Amino acid sequence: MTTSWADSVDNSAKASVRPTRSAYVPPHLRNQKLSSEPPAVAASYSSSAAASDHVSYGGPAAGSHGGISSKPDFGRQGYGSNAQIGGGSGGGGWNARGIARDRGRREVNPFEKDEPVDQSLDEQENTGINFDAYDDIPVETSGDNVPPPVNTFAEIDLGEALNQNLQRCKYVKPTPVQRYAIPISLAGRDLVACAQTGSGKTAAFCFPIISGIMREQYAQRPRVARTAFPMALILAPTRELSCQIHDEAKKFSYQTGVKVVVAYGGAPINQQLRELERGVDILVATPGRLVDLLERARVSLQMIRYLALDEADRMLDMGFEPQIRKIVEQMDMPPPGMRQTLLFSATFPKEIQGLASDFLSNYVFLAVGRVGSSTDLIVQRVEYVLESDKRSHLMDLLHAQRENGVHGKQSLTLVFVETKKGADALEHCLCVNGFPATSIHGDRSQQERELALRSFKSGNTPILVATDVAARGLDIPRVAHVVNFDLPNDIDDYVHRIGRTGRAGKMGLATAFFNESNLSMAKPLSDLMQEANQEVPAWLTRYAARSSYGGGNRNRRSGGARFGGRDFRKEGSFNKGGDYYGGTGGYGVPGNYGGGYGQGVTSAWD
Ligand SMILES: Nc1ncnc2c1ncn2[C@@H]1O[C@H](COP(=O)(O)OP(=O)(O)OP(=O)(O)O)[C@@H](O)[C@H]1O
Repeated sequence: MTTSWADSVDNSAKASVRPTRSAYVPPHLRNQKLSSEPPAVAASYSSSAAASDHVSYGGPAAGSHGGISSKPDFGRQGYGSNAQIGGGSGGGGWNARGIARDRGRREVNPFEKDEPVDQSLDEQENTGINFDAYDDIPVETSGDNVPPPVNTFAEIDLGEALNQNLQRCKYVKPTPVQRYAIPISLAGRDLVACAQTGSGKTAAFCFPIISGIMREQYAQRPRVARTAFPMALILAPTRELSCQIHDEAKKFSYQTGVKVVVAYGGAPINQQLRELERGVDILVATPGRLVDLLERARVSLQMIRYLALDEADRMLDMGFEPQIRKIVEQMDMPPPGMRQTLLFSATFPKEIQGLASDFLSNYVFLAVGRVGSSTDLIVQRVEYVLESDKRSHLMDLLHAQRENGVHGKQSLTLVFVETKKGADALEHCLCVNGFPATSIHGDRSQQERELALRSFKSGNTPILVATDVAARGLDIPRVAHVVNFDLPNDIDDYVHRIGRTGRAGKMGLATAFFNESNLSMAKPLSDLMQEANQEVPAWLTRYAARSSYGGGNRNRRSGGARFGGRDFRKEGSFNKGGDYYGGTGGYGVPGNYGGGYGQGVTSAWD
């Protein structure tokens, strides 16, 4: 029988009143109960009183947990070799068709490469998908002559090879975004698609691209020494997300002859160059590294037929707009109308609409679910926790998770913090207290980041402390609990963070720690929770009411009107070429939008 980390924490606590390895004492041994009651003071609307009246939630102050023993190196041991570093694991197998070919290399079966997981978990995985959960989701499409949706994959002419890969992926039924987006894209239309986290957007843009390239494989590509001419470009904001899309795309394109290569910063460029030289049809890249490759003339965008921007709003948030505009508008990429452009995200702030109108032509707008909303599959909890109590409260939660049997022993917990230093400190604190944790943030080397992620995914280190670098797009099937140890300053970031759980029709849990430093989030958080049919604590509603009276809320959604759920082209207020990046407009968009990082947000992810 396997013993989980939670067991070992519990056993060590039971075995000795003074734990030797761990300083963490579970609540039942401290004679204290785990509580998520609101602070009495919240009702009084007094922030100073809040600090003084508040009872400590979950035991001793954070300081009592620190600096006890040397830190066990849970997440940092070598975890196998890292095939992804430097741009792909040599999928090869490019067959004799087309121009870009990978001479003499046998295609590795990407389905064999999946992370090794406990057998019981694997079974859980295969039976846990519940796409019926999405059946009654509202869908809006707009644009000229929108192609109709399909109900089954069989209705789509993807061809034998792609159908086989669907089966290998165990995709039986298309998700709502796939039902709509795949026929629209296969019809050659540009598309702006918004759909909730974890609802299958990656396949929704990959399948039409792969299928289109398969149809065009005989297209002649220029022969310029050492320059690669991909037919499709997929841009993503973070290195990890690029790698993940690359892995997915390789599965979808297995034995189709379509070659996928990834290029991202932080990894040696030489290996990526070698991959590119072997031929590429679909290039998945982060903007910074791609600009580098373009400037070295090692990639040309002249043959691009498909451009997909995943999490485009995040790329703008991260200050990538100049690079993206350079890539799309100032190099040799064919203009809108001569290529097909697909823009996907779960949130769709107004500023992204500027990109949409510049990059896309006569596009279809698709919204699956309320744009920017969280999925009902995630149970959201918000707890009032003083800054000084956060660590002990977190450890209580982690401990209680196993006690209550909520998510099974090997489920994974992702803990979001605001800063890189904060991530290191929390990881250390958890480790010295016997909770196997690792961390991922912008100050760790790319190799460390990937090792941490692999260790987390495999369940070796079931707790990952992360900055927003892990907030977008990452698909880690067994994340059962997302903890917002530090709440973000923007509600869209919150939506993406909690979206790391409750994916592919499965249920998830998200807990947020809220205190006086998060006042600007009170209203958007309470609105979002209400919208997702979650129980909003009365104290949060009171904070929300207070913050809406001059609370200085700079959230994108402040100002009442929801931007979501409709095509902005229908709005008279939108003025192409006008000042849509600046000012607050009707949507409360911060005036300094379009570059730079928010306070405490990590950078240099490409
Ligand atoms: N038709 C399908 N049937 C079964 N599983 C699917 C299907 N489509 C996608 N999935 C699985 O659902 C999970 C989530 O998909 P994906 O990562 O594409 O979501 P997403 O919408 O891009 O999420 P995010 O907004 O967080 O980036 C993945 O594990 C994927 O393999």
